[in-house]
Amino acid sequence: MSEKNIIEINQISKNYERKIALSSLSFVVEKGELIALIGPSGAGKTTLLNLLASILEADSGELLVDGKPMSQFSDQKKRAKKIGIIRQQFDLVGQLPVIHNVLAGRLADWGFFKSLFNLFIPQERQEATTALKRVGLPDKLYERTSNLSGGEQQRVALARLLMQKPEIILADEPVASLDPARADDVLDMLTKLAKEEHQTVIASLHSVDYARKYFTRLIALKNGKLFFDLPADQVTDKQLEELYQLKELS
Ligand SMILES: Nc1ncnc2c1ncn2[C@@H]1O[C@H](COP(=O)(O)OP(=O)(O)OP(=O)(O)O)[C@@H](O)[C@H]1O
Repeated sequence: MSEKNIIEINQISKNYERKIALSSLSFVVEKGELIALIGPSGAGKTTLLNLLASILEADSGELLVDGKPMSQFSDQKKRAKKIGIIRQQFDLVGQLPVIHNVLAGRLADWGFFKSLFNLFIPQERQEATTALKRVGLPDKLYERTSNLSGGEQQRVALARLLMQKPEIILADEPVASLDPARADDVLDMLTKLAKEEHQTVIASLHSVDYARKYFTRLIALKNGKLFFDLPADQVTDKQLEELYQLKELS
């Protein structure tokens, strides 16, 4: 495996009872790539992200991170430094102030209760404040998180990722619940921050326009199989039409 490859997927398959979700999927990801996973509903995007996040296990095939099987990252602290997840539901604790949710990025370092309730380490508080400034929420530190708009909450989730500093960011439909202006804003910020921190991003997206605008490589899945895997600027409208059409071309 090349030094640059941070993820290697070899012939991965995953079935749910009798349903094939992923079938013999293979590709490699280089460090620092910004990848959008696209494809019609049910194509297997979430399944793939859940395999990468160790939420699911593959039925067969090999998944390597830094050349090692995922089972080698069983230590929570090591895994949190390697892989961070951002979801549509944000996974924030609504009734707590914003800063507590940002500090939860240190969950693996501190343990759950300490990271949610401890604000007594000035250096960490300073870092959380800086993270909130970077995502454009400098004055919301002590606001109740549930009072924030959807777009602002997604920014809090980004600030939490800045605290966690994972090498790989997995995002499952990160902007599905946001209006177009907020979605643009969040994707712009996510990809900008990832570039600054030299992070690798794999995000599933329903919008091909966003995928092309913010990501460098598009991996298209259809019926659990790789449909195409191309640099974003080489994907044609015809390929996209075929990807999303309901029936295969004869
Ligand atoms: N827990 C489950 N039990 C049974 N089948 C499942 C389960 N989760 C997913 N599937 C099926 O596996 C296939 C792949 O689903 P997956 O959620 O990975 O697709 P997706 O590309 O993320 O879809 P969407 O864009 O709609 O979120 C689908 O046919 C889905 O119905």
